[in-house]
Amino acid sequence: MASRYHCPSGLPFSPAADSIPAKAQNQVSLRLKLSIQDSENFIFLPDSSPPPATPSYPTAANTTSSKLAWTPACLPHCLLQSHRVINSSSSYPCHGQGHLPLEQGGKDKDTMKQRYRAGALLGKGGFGSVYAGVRLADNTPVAMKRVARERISSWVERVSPSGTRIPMEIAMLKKVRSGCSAIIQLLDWFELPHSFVLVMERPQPSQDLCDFIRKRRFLPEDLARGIFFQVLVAVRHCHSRGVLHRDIKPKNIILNLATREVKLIDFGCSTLLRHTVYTKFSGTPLYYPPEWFRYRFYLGRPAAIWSLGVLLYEMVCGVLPFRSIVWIAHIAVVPGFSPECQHLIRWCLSMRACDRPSLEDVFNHPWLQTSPAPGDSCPPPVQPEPRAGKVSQGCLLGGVWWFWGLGFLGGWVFWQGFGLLGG
Ligand SMILES: Nc1ncnc2c1ncn2[C@@H]1O[C@H](COP(=O)(O)OP(=O)(O)OP(=O)(O)O)[C@@H](O)[C@H]1O
Repeated sequence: MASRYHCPSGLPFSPAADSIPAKAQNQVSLRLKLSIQDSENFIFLPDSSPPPATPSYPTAANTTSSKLAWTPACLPHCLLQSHRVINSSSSYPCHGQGHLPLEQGGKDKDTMKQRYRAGALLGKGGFGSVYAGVRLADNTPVAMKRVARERISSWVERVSPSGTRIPMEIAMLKKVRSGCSAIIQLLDWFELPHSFVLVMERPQPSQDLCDFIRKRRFLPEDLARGIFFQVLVAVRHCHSRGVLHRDIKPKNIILNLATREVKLIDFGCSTLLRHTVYTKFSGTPLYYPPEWFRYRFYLGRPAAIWSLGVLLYEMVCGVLPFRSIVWIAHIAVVPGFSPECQHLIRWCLSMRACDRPSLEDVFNHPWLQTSPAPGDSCPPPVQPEPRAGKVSQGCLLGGVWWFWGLGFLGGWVFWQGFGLLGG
């Protein structure tokens, strides 16, 4: 079992140990409050004892892999295979485009131009610009990420051949390459005078999870489960290779719209995974755990679980659980939210790092073992209502009311007149 972090028993407030309402009502709210007194007792003790008690649902300690029987419609075949060996192996078969040969990086701009052709801008982030490209040898679609040297804050010394240093992002992508189809593959990289260019596989047709969610407002639980599971597989692979991603969020997850395969991208904030605390911030603040804001340090694994909790919440609710980095967080849950899903989110979003589940606990959580509802399918994107359509509808309705109103008035006048004449 993965190592866990425990705090002294008897500490007050554990969101994970709170009882969960039997069924989500129209609106279920949970107030999480981290008091200063509680958090002063916050220590980390690597331990292999069972996770904190969760009264409603089984934990990793009493859940076995034999229960992992569901087969979500949206999970690719390769991951269904690996799903069955979830507890017996930490590595997953490599599928997808990862078999493309990985070239050695170099300083030659001409070589890059001979091998690849860059096209339209795919996305622009804080660190680089990503272009849709093509590998000229076989027309393979690639993504070319250009990162300016001055934007790179983390480097590693290159052992060979020239002894120069390379960006941490390239080093980490090399560490996680192959062995997991849910992680984007680095195919090639180039060192230019003022920048580095990373050539990665580009799934087609694809969309980042942020846009995917936004277009549908929120995702049904079964669809979210399939995506979340693949992200878990990717994170576990990273950890097994000693890599901490540090920026797990929908924008950094690419979804193949044809196969529903997920790819974890953007290792720009990643670093080596270690058991000791990190004291440097890297990533997106809204996905960072509370211990960072309180103490300015965090542990890699519990911080990853926190960001996974935020991700899951965002998928099923369509909004972030926390509007800003505050100590009192109001988690409002959308209607129809299953108690299992609520429990998993609340467990991952435990304010104290020691209360959060391990990755294995998350894999073994009942919500991830729930079978998809029959006929589950991906909802189509929601088309925003055109303003003109709304106006004309309004006009039409208004016209109908005027028509009836005038008719009624005319009738009344006629009736009155008739009555007067008759009288
Ligand atoms: N391999 C890829 N295939 C398809 N699209 C991609 C790929 N890599 C990146 N993108 C697109 O480009 C966008 C930016 O990429 P990336 O997150 O790697 O850049 P960044 O500068 O590190 O961004 P940030 O500032 O958010 O960390 C992504 O959100 C995604 O839409």
